[in-house]
Amino acid sequence: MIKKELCKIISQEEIANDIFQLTVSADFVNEINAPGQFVHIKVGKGLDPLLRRPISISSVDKRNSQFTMIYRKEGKGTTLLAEKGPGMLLDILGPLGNGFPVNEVKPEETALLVGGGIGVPPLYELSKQLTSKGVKVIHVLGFQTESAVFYEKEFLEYGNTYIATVDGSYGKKGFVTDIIKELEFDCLYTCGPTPMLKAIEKQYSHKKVFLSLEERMGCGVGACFACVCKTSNELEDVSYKKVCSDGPVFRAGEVLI
Ligand SMILES: Cc1cc2nc3c(=O)[nH]c(=O)nc-3n(C[C@H](O)[C@H](O)[C@H](O)COP(=O)(O)OP(=O)(O)OC[C@H]3O[C@@H](n4cnc5c(N)ncnc54)[C@H](O)[C@@H]3O)c2cc1C
Ligand code: FES
Repeated sequence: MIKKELCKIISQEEIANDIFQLTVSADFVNEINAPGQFVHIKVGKGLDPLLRRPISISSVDKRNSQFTMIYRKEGKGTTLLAEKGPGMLLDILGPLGNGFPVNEVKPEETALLVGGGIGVPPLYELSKQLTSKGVKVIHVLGFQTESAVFYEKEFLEYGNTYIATVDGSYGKKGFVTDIIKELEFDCLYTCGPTPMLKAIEKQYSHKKVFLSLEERMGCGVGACFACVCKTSNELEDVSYKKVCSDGPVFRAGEVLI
């Protein structure tokens, strides 16, 4: 069930250039049922900014009723969020959306997890859950440059981890798509910029692929239609899915990206 809660900030730390790791305590952690779900955060006090900001859940600690998010300080909302510190309260709506289906891959099979930039965080909880089921996991993570790289050590704990940077300052120079060409897998899960998702969808139309989409959001709960995208099997009638409540994770080919 979706809840709105005032969550206490446990810690907030800058883990790479303009990349923040934020841990909060929340009663609704028990409602989180899949990696890749997200929350909607009210970052300001009054009506400015009016809209909540969607941020993915990157790891869950049910025993201590806490969860962690990782976000990039970008515009007004995330800049306000980065100013908050331990002990402060954050108005959070969650958990939202449908996450990655972990049962699509069997124990002993191989899952390839491909993340780009700020699409990397939800793959961390996914990797933890897949490896605990006995699935072999390979990570391919892409960033702009060395100062933006985060969580390499954390992902390495769960499986092979390849890093690509666009400028070649760390790992392999280029895009994640250059690395994944050489890898074998049974199921691919990905989250990141739309051009990356499109390239992966095209490259692996014959494989089992799940994509997490980002769309601008209003309500986050399926009521305002701000986040709709077209389904790909339209005949004469146009049909739509809502990224916030039908997604953000879709099977490749289910919606037009
Ligand atoms: C399901 C989902 C999960 C996300 N998870 C993460 C995450 O884990 N870490 C992270 O850093 N970012 C994540 N994002 C993107 C994040 O929501 C935006 O970067 C953030 O809202 C920007 O807010 P801002 O005020 O700093 O920027 P501004 O550009 O000032 O925001 C202005 C408005 O645009 C909207 N907006 C801007 N960029 C985006 C975007 N890419 N997607 C959706 N709305 C946008 C904001 O919500 C706001 O309403 C996620 C987005 C979605 C939809
Ligand atoms: S954000 Fe309102 S319907 Fe998706």
